[in-house]
Amino acid sequence: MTVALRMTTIYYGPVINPESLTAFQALPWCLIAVGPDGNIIWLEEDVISSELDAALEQHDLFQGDYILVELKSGEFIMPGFIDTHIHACQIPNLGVGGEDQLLDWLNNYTFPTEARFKDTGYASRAYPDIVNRVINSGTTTSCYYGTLHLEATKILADVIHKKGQRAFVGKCNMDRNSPDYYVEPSAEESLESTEALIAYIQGLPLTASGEALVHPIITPRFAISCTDELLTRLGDFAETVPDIPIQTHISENRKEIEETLELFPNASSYAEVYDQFKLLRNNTVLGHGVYLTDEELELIATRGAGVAHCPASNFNLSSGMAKVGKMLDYGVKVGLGTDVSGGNNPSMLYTIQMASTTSKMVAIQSSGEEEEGTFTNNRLDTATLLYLATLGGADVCCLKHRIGSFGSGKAFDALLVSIRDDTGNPAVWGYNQDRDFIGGSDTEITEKDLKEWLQRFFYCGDDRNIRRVFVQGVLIGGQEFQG
Ligand SMILES: Nc1nc2[nH]cnc2c(=O)[nH]1
Ligand SMILES: [Zn+2]
Repeated sequence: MTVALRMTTIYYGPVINPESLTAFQALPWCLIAVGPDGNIIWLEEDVISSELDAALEQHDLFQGDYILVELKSGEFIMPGFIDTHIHACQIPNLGVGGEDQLLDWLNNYTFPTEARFKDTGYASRAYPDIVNRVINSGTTTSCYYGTLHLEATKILADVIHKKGQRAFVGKCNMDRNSPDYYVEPSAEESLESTEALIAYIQGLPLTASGEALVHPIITPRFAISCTDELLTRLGDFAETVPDIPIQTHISENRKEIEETLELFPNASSYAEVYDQFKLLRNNTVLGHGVYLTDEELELIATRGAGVAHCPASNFNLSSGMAKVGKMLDYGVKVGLGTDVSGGNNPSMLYTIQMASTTSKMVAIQSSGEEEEGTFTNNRLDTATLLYLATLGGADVCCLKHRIGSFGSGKAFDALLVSIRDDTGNPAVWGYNQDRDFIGGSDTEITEKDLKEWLQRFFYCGDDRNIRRVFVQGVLIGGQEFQG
């Protein structure tokens, strides 16, 4: 249940604010004012506690006008994670089947799991737990794939809407190369149910902020599972709704690429298949891109499409290691995706760790080779990983103006993170005699301390450290949420 906000809320304490691929702000004494509509009214970067009241009064805020949330030592606020690629319907299969590669894994494990959602009772039972799990991992915005079923995907949209998460929700379009028990009867019906889902999602009530948080997304599963007729219909339809994004998979696995190019002999590359059907554009989210060629990267950058980098899945299904640095140097928008259950964990923190590992492997393998750009063949540092998990994802979703960082007018989609002892997963490096958490020094938190807190959270944190999850200013999850 979401609760309507009535007052301005002031958050006071350490804040991490992403800025670019190479920089973020670590603000030890930050004030963020969040209005009743869940949007940030203003942000003050450097207010020591003795100046707190004066700073609020300068904004015409006097006691009684606002709720003050003061962070404890060891806590900080950062933007919520944006998962640009997740299959909600695959969470029941988490951890299973990782010995297979993509095409076998789909047939042996994934299609049977997804087929169960034909039963709307099953969907109604499964989706609330699934969405809770995602939210409690700190994901404030998800690009969700549902199954091919219209009714089950409506239920998914309902659940997300009720829980107050921000999301894009699509039903898979797939009318060939799938088992008899899990395939759409025709291209025509596939498009019809897509249009019905879009109408349904667009008809959901607006939130207290007057804004829609759940959006539709056109979801051709991947080229192999769509006939030319279906891709033609989807491309023609997409042209009539330019603001509705598109998501699909691309160049994930060698066998998949081979099969795709056989099925579409008129295209010179995988990316060109989507381009030929008018499905490659500025709001297209392409999952994986492990084997994209230079020409494809150029095409994708020219179209303004984004890539969802799914490192955990790329390891788990032995797909390969995506060259994220190279994508960035080509000017391609990149975000991170868990790709559950190709990925074996719905946590974006885990995905950050896998993205770091992937980039280190790429750097190790290419050591000695000439560097071609800022990021190519280099490991991704904390600033870049933070960007990919937040602002980069927002860019891929075309929501950079609303989410991914903090600033006046943007939505307060945020995490309250704690690395304190009492989380059960502390980052302990010192206690005073009362066993209070101390970071750096007893009294002062420095920018350097805060950067280290973020690193501790990123590289050894988990859900236990995610205490509160806010979307559009509303508390919707985290360890301290009693929903
Ligand atoms: N990882 C992954 N790749 C796909 N390609 C087509 N469908 C899927 C899927 O469900 N997961
Ligand atoms: Zn996927």
